[in-house]
Amino acid sequence: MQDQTHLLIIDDDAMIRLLVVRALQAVGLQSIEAGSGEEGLRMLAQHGASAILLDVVMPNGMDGFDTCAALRQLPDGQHIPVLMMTGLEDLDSINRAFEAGATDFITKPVNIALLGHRVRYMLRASHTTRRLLESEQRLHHMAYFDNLTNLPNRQFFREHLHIMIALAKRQERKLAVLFLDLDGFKRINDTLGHHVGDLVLQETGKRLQKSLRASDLLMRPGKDEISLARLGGDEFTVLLSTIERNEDAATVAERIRLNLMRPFIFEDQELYMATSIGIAIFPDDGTEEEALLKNADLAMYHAKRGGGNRYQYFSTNMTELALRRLSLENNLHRAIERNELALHYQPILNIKTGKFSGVEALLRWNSEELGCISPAEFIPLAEETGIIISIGEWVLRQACIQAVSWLKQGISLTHMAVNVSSIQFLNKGFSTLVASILAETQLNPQLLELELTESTLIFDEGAILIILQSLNALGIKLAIDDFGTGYSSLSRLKNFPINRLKIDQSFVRDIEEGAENAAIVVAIIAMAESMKMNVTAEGVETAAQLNFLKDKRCHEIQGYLLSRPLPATKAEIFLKNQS
Ligand SMILES: Nc1nc2c(ncn2[C@@H]2O[C@H](COP(=O)(O)O[C@H]3[C@@H](O)[C@H](n4cnc5c(=O)[nH]c(N)nc54)O[C@@H]3COP(=O)(O)O)[C@@H](O)[C@H]2O)c(=O)[nH]1
Repeated sequence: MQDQTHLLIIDDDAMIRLLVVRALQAVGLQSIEAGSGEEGLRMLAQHGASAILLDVVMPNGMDGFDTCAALRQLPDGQHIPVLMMTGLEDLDSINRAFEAGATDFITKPVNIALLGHRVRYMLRASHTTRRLLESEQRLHHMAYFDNLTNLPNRQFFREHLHIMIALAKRQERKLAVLFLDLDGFKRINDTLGHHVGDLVLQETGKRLQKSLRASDLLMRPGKDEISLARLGGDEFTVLLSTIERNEDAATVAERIRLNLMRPFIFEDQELYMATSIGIAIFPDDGTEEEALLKNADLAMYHAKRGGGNRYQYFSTNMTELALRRLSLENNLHRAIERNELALHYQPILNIKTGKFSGVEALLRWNSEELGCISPAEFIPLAEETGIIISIGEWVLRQACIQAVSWLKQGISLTHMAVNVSSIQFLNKGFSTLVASILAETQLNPQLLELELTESTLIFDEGAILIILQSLNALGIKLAIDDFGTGYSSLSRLKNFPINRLKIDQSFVRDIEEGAENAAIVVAIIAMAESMKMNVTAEGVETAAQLNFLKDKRCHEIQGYLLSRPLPATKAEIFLKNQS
């Protein structure tokens, strides 16, 4: 139905219609006419109307009350002003007119001279009301919907969850909250820009809607049973309000996970996404919306820490782990200023020369409050919180200072290897920072080797190559750490200025056990040779492993068999003694 400027007059008396048409014309208003309620409804559907003048008593068919009630049911019929013309002056008829949805009424015989002005006034009032209504709807949309995806927002979700929990309590039913977070989304934003990030979020919203439509099969159908929201950033939530069993939530989570794994194609670029999903169930994991959301979020965090691209149910021990994490985070922020960080150095043996000429710097944290914390625990936390940027800078500076000090003491060092987190590597200005630390410490760049993990290199090839080339231009060396555990393709590696592959200790550990791991190690050594790269085996713990690696002409060896990572003073003695 279109919103028209003309009025619709519905009256079975042709003479009255004529009089009304004239009266309206006199004040500049056009109108169309219908002789019955039924005809009026048809004309309204066809031509629309800005207002309706409706007779009440029409004996041959629908009367004015029924017509008014029927037009209020039409899609756009709710807001059209309806002026009822009635000869019935009793209170009951007036009440019935308003109950049927009339805006105003006048009694017959109609005062023709005043009618035009009355209608004009009604139109003005209705226009004002409509504009108020529209701006109220706009405000409501802004307050409850997300602009980018047009999905309900956090506020909407929380209020809806509150209502659905109350309902579930009354009906003694279960419900599930799924908390989703895209894996590696920040990297997409950082490397491909916010425009691509926005497209990913919009497409994610659409795929989630599709995944949930498909899961109607699982639910008893009904409009309130599944709802979806974008909480902000790359976080989405799903509410399944009628699950029968806890496992039903996993079925939906798995469907979502698979759907989001299909490639995203934007502007000729193929992107692969993954998502981590946390699940909290009412009433088992919380009986209030805050608790359910928090616990689903915690479960999501665990799914992410477990490697991502998976779903995870909430369990109570997660709360203790979250408290530990909070305490670690608070302490980690002040670890540098409190002087709690130190570097240990693990000597690396060059098989050809038989000398320990390289070392790998490994970070240690001895917290005054929490004791010694393993880097395997605090490095991921430092990465998530961004603290790794300042810690990484500290590590790099300390390692360079130490290398210069040892060189001055006559220790022949071929390389000082330093681990670089992907967050640090992708942080703007990383190569400038490296250059300034080299200048400040006066370390020969050829002696610095940065160790990057394969996962750092899987993102936008162009952007990664630019950073690698600028580091390479400084004269420093680049190594791939934990090689064999990631997904970097050989064709990619060929394009990167990489000097060394470090075989992950998991392959070395199992050399003796399985022919498969031995074959992988041999293949990596051969590959490194053909690509003119050095190769170091990590985690060597037994003489058999050492002999195998020597036999296969691995260039360098590192592991507990030769030396554990040592504090600087001990590493110094170790290196001096063998020189
Ligand atoms: N971004 C940064 N990451 C860092 C830094 N310092 C350490 N790390 C990373 O933390 C992870 C754990 O490190 P750590 O506990 O120090 O373990 C290293 C070695 O101590 C250990 N290792 C060495 N030899 C052996 C062995 O024979 N057996 C055995 N079981 N373990 C051994 O392996 C770890 C070697 O790490 P890497 O060579 O880097 O893979 C680890 O991922 C570190 O990278 C830092 O300053 N920045």
